[in-house]
Amino acid sequence: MTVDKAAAKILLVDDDPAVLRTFRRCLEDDGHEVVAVRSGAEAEAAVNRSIFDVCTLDLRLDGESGLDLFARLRELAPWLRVIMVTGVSEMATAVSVIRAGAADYLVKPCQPDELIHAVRQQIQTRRLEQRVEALENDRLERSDITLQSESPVVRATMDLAQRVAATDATVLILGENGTGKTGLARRIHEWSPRASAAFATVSCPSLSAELLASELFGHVRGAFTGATDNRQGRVQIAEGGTLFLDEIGDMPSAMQPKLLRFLQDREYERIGDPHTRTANVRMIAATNRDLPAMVKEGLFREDLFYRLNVVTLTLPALRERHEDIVPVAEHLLVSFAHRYDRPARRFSREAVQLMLAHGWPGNMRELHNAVERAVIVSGGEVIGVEHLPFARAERVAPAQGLRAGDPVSLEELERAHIELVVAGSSSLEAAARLLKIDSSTLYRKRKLYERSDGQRAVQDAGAAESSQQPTRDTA
Ligand SMILES: Nc1ncnc2c1ncn2[C@@H]1O[C@H](COP(=O)(O)OP(=O)(O)OP(=O)(O)O)[C@@H](O)[C@H]1O
Repeated sequence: MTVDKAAAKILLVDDDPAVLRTFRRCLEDDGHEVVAVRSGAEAEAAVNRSIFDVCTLDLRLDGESGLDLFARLRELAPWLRVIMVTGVSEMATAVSVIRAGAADYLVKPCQPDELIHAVRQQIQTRRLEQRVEALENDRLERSDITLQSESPVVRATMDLAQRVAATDATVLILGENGTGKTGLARRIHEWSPRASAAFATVSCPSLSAELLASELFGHVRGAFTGATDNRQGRVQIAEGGTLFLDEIGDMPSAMQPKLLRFLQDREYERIGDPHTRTANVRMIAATNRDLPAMVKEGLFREDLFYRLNVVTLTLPALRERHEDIVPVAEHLLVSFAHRYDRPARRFSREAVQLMLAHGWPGNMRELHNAVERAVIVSGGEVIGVEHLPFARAERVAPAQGLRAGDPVSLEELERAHIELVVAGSSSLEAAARLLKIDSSTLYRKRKLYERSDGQRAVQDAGAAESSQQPTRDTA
């Protein structure tokens, strides 16, 4: 079975330390990152702190029901693949647990092979689910993006992007978070003669230097602990196509010389394989960081910067392309109304004024999310100020104003804290170091926040509908 084991994170819940020790050893030897806990409270805290792929859960925990804990974990992390661990006498319960949504069960005492096989199977399912979700998100996102712009600066950028797409030149896309850098990289690929081959992305801050090297170039079985299969890298997946390095400014410095060599010669070795390979890929990189300043501070290699900086495209912040706010919002309104089958048709005058007055620190992403939410929560044809999230956020205390001791959940406080630390840090890596969590966890948590904002909007819409209150037309 070929499974991407590198990033799998497993939670073990059992009150028997001997079982935890054995399971941990087996699964770590198989290359997984393992966290072992002995109680429900610890399990909940762990799931709140990190994103796990698979959990093994003892049905009979000391003084508490594994079944109840299972239900709570499902609520906290619906994606978690839970394998219930039962005794022989509990087979009937095992069946009901599976019916309740557990992914699988193991009967104690179980052999290492059984455990490894069951966990690998769940990782594979989880990876497939993630892939399907990513493809679906991709498809939907593409229909939202409009390349029309009233801004002369953006038009010039798009013209240059189209011209450079026809060549194999390396492109560096600069812009604040959420300005549309990833979307533009995809378009360049689609406009290029490489369009029929793959567009592969590597997100630099989500990985350590070692994992990033493996993600980019691949590895052979036995190359390092956990490398139990040969694995092709993104460079191979992108063969004939385009490789997109997102957030290149956050690339670990240990990785920079390897990337430089690859950019110069298009040559690389898979980890653990002395054979030198040549790749035919077009490189696009993006960052929200000030690379020249990082070069001056010695944080980014100068030679790498010049290799990347062959053609630079800069996407302005949304506040600098003021003339686009309303046309893009209207385009998104039509797109979301169609997707969610909602009656929204236009914005009220006040809503337009509020959108024009807003600073849009999250740029296109913020506009995209704001309109999506507004379309979902508004029950009528007109979207008013009351449907715009920042109008509400400015009336109540903003999330980042939360303080320890405020009457909010730990999760909300954690999110506010994370957002503040990220905003004040020079990079995601620096923020992760300060928060004492690994950068991949931080990266995934931020993606999760984006997802949960979307889900909350859907729930708000459900609540709005069930209360059946007529929507005020403020036009
Ligand atoms: N022109 C556009 N029209 C509508 N929506 C857009 C546009 N450009 C970007 N978006 C939306 O904004 C969001 C962010 O876009 P994208 O991921 O390309 O930005 P980014 O600059 O790469 O962000 P980050 O720096 O955080 O990686 C996406 O949801 C995308 O659909």
